[in-house]
Amino acid sequence: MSLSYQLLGSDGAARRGRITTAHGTIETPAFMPVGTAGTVKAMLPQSVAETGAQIVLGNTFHLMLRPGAERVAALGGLHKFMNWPGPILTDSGGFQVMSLKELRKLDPDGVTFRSPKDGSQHRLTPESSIEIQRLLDADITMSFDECTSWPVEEPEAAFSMRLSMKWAARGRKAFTERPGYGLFGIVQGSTFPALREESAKALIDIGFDGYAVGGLAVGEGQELMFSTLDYTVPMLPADRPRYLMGVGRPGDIVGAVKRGIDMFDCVMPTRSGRTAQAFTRRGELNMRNARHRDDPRPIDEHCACPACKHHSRAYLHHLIRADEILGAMLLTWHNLQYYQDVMRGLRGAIESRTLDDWIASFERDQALGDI
Ligand SMILES: CNc1nc2cc3nc[nH]c(=O)c3cc2[nH]1
Ligand SMILES: [Zn+2]
Repeated sequence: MSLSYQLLGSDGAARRGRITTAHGTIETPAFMPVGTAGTVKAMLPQSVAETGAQIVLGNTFHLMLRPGAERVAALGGLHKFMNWPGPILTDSGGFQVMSLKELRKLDPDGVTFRSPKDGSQHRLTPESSIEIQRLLDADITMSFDECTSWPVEEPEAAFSMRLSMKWAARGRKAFTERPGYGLFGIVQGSTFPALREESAKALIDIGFDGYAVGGLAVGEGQELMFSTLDYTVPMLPADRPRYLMGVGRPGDIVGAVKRGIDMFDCVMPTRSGRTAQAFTRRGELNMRNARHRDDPRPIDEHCACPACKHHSRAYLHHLIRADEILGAMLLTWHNLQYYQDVMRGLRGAIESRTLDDWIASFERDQALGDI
C-alpha cells in the first residue's frame, strides 16, 4: 500500500485526518515548516519536532544544485542527511525554476535553466524531477508542473494547465511505487472553474495518492483564493489528502481548513522570524519597534516556546537591534510554535465539531490586536 489517508472526523467541509507514511504519521490539518536546503532555517531538527511539526518540506531545486541529489542519496537520503527522522515532502522544483524568469527556457518536454549559484546549466523534466525526489527519499513526491501565474487570460491558463496535466501523467509513469511513499498531483486552472474542473478530472483519471491545489498564493488575494477553493476542493477525492501549496498567513490557513484543505506549507513563519516579525494570537508584532524596548512581558504568555518561557519582549527587541543570531532563532521558534498551536487548535475544534466557534474566537483575538 502506498501512503494512506484515514478520515477521522469532519465539521462541515473541514476534515480531521491521519496520513501514514514510511517515516511516520501526520495528523491533519497539518502545517509543514519549509526546510529549503535541507534545514529549517535557524532551527535544530529536534527543535522543529518540539514545536509539534511532524513533516517538513524540502526544495528539489535547491538540493539538486547543492549538494546534489546523488550526493544526498550516497549519504543515506535526506532524512539521515538532515537528521529529520519523520516524513518529508519535497516539491518538484518547477515553482522555483519558473521564478528564474530570464535564466530558464521552457519547452513542451521540460525546463532548461542556469544555476543562479554558479551559472551551470541544468534541466528538469517530469521524469528527472521524480528521480531527484526518489534519490532524496521523499515520503511525498510532488508532480512536476507549471504554476500558472496570476492574473492570466483563460486561454493562457488552459494552455499552462494542459501542459501540467501532460507532465503529471509522465511523472506518474516514472514514479517508483513503494509502501509508505506517495505521489501527489497538482490541480491548476487559475481562477477559471471550467479549467479547474478539467484539471481535477485529468488528475483523478491518472490517479494520485494526494491532490494539491496549485496556482494560488500567487498574488490573487485571500478573497479570490477562498472563492477558488470553494468550488475546487469539492472536486477532489474525499479519501485522499488535499494540500494547498504555499499558504499562508494564519488567517489564510484557517479559512482554507474550513474549506476542506488538509496540508499547508509556507515560508512565512520562518522568513518572518528572521525579519523581526512575531505571529501571535493577537496579530503580528514587529519586534524591531522601539515600543518593545522596556516591555518585560513575553511575546505571548500562553506560548510554550523558549522565547515566551524565558525571555521578555525587551530582550527580543535588544537581540534584533543588535542583529544577534539568537534573535532570529528565538523568533523563528516562536512563529513555528504559534503555527503548530493554530493547527492543534483546528484539529481539536474539528474533532469536537466546534470549528465555527473556534474560528470566531480566533478572528476576535486577531482583530483585538496586541495589548
Ligand atoms: C507561495 N505561494 C505559492 N507557492 C507555490 C508552490 C507551488 N508549487 C508547485 N505548483 C504550484 O502551483 C505552486 C503554487 C504556489 N504558490
Ligand atoms: Zn512563543
